[in-house]
Amino acid sequence: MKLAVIGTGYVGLVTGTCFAETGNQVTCVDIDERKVEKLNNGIIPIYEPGLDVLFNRNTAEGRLKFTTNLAEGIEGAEVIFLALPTPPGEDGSADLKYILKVADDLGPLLKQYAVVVDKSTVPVGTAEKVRNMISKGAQVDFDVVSNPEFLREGVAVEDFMKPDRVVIGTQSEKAKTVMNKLYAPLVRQGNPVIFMDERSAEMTKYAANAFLAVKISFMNEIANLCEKVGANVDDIRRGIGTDSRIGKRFLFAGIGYGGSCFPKDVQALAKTAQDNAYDFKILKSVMDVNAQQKSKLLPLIKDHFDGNLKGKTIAIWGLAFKPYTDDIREAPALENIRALLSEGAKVTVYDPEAMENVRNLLGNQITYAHTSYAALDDADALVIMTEWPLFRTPDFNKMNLLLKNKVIFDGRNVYELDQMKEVGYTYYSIGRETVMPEVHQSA
Ligand SMILES: NC(=O)c1ccc[n+]([C@@H]2O[C@H](COP(=O)([O-])OP(=O)(O)OC[C@H]3O[C@@H](n4cnc5c(N)ncnc54)[C@H](O)[C@@H]3O)[C@@H](O)[C@H]2O)c1
Ligand SMILES: O=c1ccn([C@@H]2O[C@H](COP(=O)(O)OP(=O)(O)O[C@H]3O[C@H](CO)[C@@H](O)[C@H](O)[C@H]3O)[C@@H](O)[C@H]2O)c(=O)[nH]1
Repeated sequence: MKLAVIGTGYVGLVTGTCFAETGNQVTCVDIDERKVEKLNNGIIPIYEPGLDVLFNRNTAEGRLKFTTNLAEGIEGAEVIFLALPTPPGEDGSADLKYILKVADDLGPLLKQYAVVVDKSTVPVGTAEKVRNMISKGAQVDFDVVSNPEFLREGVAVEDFMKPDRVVIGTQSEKAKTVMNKLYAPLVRQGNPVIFMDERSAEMTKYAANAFLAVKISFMNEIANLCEKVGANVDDIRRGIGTDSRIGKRFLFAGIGYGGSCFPKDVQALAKTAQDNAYDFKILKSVMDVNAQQKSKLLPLIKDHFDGNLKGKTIAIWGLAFKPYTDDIREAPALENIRALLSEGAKVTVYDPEAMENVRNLLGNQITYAHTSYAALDDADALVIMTEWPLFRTPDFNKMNLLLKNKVIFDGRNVYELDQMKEVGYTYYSIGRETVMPEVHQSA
C-alpha cells in the first residue's frame, strides 16, 4: 500500500519505518527542514535500539522516503497518518493546533479516497474535529480513523512490530478493510485488532497511560510507607506481581515517572474530566504523588550533608527519563539537577545517550563527564537517576578511589541491600532500609 506519515518525531519515524518494513511504500512529511535533510542523509535524529537496521534497509530499497512537501508526500496515499505533537496547552488540555493545521492543509490536497488516521494521542472528540476541518476543503470522499499508538520509547520497534493489540476507532466499513489489510502482518501472532467507535478509541489511549501511571504512583506510595514501617518495596513488588490479576510489570518504585507521555496524558485526561464536570479523584492524587516523588531525594541528600550543599560536588548517573533513550522530556534528573544547583552544589553528570540533549538545555551550568567513572572524580556523593544497565555492576574498588565519600542516593533501586552492606557504602534507596556502614570498634 502507499502510505503517508505526517510528522517524523518518535511515533512518525517508527510508524513509517515499520510499515515500510512490512512492504508498504511510505513517504514521511515534516515541516522541520533540518530534520528532513538529516533523514535524507541517513541520519536518524532519535536514539532507538534496532531502528537503524530497519531504517537503512527500507531507505536503501526505496520504500521509505522523506519530504517537507505535504502535497508531494500524500500523493496517491491510501492511508495518511497524523503523528503530530499534542503538547499540553496552558490549561493542561492537549493542544490540537498542529493536528488541526495539517487537517486544514490536507482538505484541498486530497485527490482520491484516503483514510486519515489520528496516531497522535488526542482527546475524545478530536476525530470529529479533524473530519470537520478536512471537509471544509475536500472535494473527495475520505474517512477519519482513531488509531492510538502504544509504543514505548527504547523498545518502540519491538512494540510496533509485535503489538499487544491494535485499537482502531471507526464505524466505516471501507476504512476497517483498509486498516485490517495494513495491520495484518503485525497481528498474525494472535494479538487482536480491536475495533470500536472513534471516541472510545481516543479514550482507550488515555485510560491505558493513566492506569499505568496509577500503578507506578501506587507503588511509590507503598514504598514511602515501607520506609516508615521497615518493609522492603522490592519484596512487596515480587509478592504482589506474581498474582496474575496484578501482573509483574510497571510496579517498580522510584523517583517518579517522566517522559513525553505520562505527565501530559494524565494531565489532559484530568482536564477532560474537569471539562465534563467529573471529579476524577485518582488522577489528581497520581499527579500529586508523582510531583512529590520526583523531589524525594533532595531532602535526604541535604540531611546527609547537615543541611548544607554549598560547594559539594554531586555526581549524577542517568539523565534520560528512562534507559535506552536519549529523551529528557520531563526527566526527573532535570528537576533534581536544578534543585541541587539552587542549593549551591556543583553537579557532574554522565548518561550513555542523553548528554547532548542536556547540554543543549543546561549548557555550562553543570559538568559533563566522558565516562560513568569520570563523573565520580572528587565527587562528594553519587545520585542514580536512570537505571541504565551500565550502572548495575560497577567496579566498587574503582569507585572508592574516585568518590570522596562512600555514599549513594539511588532513585531506581539498582543495587541489592546486601551488596551495599558488603561494599561498605551508605546507601539510600526507595522504599527500603537505609544501609549504613558498620562501625568497627577497636579493641
Ligand atoms: N513519544 C512516544 O513514545 C509516543 C508514544 C505513543 C504516542 N505518542 C503520541 O504521538 C504524538 C507524537 O509524539 P512524538 O513524540 O512522535 O512527537 P514529536 O514532538 O517527537 O514529533 C512531532 C513531529 O511533528 C512535526 N511537525 C509539527 N508540525 C508539523 C506539520 N505541520 N507538518 C509536518 N510535521 C510537523 C515536528 O517537526 C516533529 O518532528 C503525540 O500525540 C504523543 O503523545 C507518543
Ligand atoms: O515500573 C515502572 C515503570 C515505569 N516507570 C517510569 O515511567 C515512565 C514511563 O515509562 P514507559 O512507560 O516505559 O515509557 P514511555 O516511552 O513514556 O511509554 C509510555 O507512554 C507512551 C506514550 O503514550 C505509551 O505509548 C506507552 O505505552 C507507555 O508505556 C518512566 O519515567 C519510567 O522510569 C516507573 O517509574 N516504574
